[in-house]
Amino acid sequence: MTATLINGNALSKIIRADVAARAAALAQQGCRPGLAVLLVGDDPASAVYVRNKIKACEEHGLHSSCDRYPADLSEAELLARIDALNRDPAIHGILVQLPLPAHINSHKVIEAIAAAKDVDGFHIANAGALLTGRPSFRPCTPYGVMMMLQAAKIPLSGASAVVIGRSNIVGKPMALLLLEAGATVTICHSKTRDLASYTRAADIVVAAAGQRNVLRADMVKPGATVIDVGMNRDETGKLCGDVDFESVKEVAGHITPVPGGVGPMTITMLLVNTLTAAEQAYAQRLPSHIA
Ligand SMILES: Nc1nc(=O)c2c([nH]1)NC[C@@H]1CN(c3ccc(C(=O)N[C@@H](CCC(=O)O)C(=O)O)cc3)C=[N+]21
Repeated sequence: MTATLINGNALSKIIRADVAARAAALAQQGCRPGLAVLLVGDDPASAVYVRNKIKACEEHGLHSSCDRYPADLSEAELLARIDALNRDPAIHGILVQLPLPAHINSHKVIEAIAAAKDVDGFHIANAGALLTGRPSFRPCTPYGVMMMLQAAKIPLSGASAVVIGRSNIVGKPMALLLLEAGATVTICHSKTRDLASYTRAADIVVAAAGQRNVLRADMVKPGATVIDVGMNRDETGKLCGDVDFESVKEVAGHITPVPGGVGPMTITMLLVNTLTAAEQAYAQRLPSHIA
């Protein structure tokens, strides 16, 4: 058996065309959607992701700004910049690229972002809204995964889903979104005993452990849907996910590739969230739009 590929680039193209149309309609009314990205330090992977985000904004009619700061930027300086962006009427979304250097408290930084501009969906107010079933901004990676499952027409209600990974950014919100869709969800992680006993019983496995080959063919139920959130490098420096793609694709019913799977969808949903933030700001005629 060979799995059907769920292509994140192709799905992104469709959703991004809609984003561009919405951005153009809003711009026509005098409101250009704007995203501010803050990058601290010189992690090369972060630089690539940030560049991709800025490029995607430019290509779809969103205004963007990118501040790059040295790794020794103080927490106070970062908080001051966020405060200014919170009050900047041209900015509807604020993204602080993670991870931050160790001397900066990332929780404090995320909580400093105005919830209405938290297009990452990481702020406690947005995380709490998701937990209590009134989601506002959904975290971009799990949101993108949900769009891929929907596009591939994977039944979720009553399905058994396993999420590998318990991060605030992916694992936990992923589990909540699957739960919201009616799946029976199990969260596995680095302390889980006998991971395979969970994954083998699952209709859907989302691998977000940040570890290569965390999911191998003998751990997958034939016909299951396998979503790979991983972004790792192999011995030769080639980008690869958390899933042993070559073997798992012979067992799974659907599978996402790396690259070209969840990564581009993450950026797509960031554009969607930024558009939504701008539309909501415009609808509420915040002071910036009254003029
Ligand atoms: N505040 C914050 N928000 C994030 O959304 C966020 C973050 N911090 N920190 C890091 C992770 C990672 N992330 C990715 C986005 C796009 C690709 C992406 O475009 N991947 C391409 C390949 C990129 C390449 O060639 O390296 C692909 O999978 O096809 C990957 C990873 C967003 N993150």
